[in-house]
Amino acid sequence: MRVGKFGLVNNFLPYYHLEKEGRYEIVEDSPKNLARMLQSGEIDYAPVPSFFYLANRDRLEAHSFCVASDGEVYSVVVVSKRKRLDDSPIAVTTKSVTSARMLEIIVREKGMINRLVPADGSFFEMLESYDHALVIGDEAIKARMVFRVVMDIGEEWREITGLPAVFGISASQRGRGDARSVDDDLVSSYRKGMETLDEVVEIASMKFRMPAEFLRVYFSELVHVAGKRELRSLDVFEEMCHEHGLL
Ligand SMILES: C=C(O[C@@H]1C=C(C(=O)O)C=C[C@H]1O)C(=O)O
Repeated sequence: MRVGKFGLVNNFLPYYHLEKEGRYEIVEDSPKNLARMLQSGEIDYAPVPSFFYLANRDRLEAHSFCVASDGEVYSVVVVSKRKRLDDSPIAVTTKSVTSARMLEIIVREKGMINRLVPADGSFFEMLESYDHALVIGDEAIKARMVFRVVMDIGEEWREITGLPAVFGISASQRGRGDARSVDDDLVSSYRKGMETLDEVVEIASMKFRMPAEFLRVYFSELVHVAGKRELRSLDVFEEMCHEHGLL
């Protein structure tokens, strides 16, 4: 079994014990690349961007492991050179599949008039050409330490839907029964990670060069097991994507 893992700090805690146990071959890559590898069959199970799952629902089976937040997520944010978000365009990282669509929905639902412009490059490069930028993952955590956070997509999503934002959901190709046991093992590994939070935070802080105090809050608040509200949120996201012509 080849198991995908986001090469982001948000997957560090849940995979920490699973990797130590060494029962699976772990393939680390970006959310976008994992989606491609899952589709081609190079890997058997992986978290993928939720939008990718929704767009391929007929071929994919979702599992419990997810990357979600019920309120602030800290790592999917619009950062700004300005004091506050004004009407000027927002650069949107091309690394995002899901939150780029969520932002589009949020902007329209709130009646904002900002243009959303896809942009490559680091947050520094994005903010050279634009006042505001949507960034995700480790890049967002680094960016929020330098620039002002003017929107947290987890928080905005809950404001609009009353539900948690599900950014990534684990999936396998339909009919792969053995993927379920990987999912069970990963969820157990996540729970064990939370029981050994001090150790995991210390190692992650050195590896990713991020403050331990931040990681403690970040790891504790991320939601990694999809329950009823997370599944409902995926359905709502799908409905809203249809409503806004994104799916
Ligand atoms: C929580 C995050 O959400 C990520 C956002 C994604 C997207 O916008 O496509 C995909 C995977 C998630 O890991 C993060 O990047 O930190």
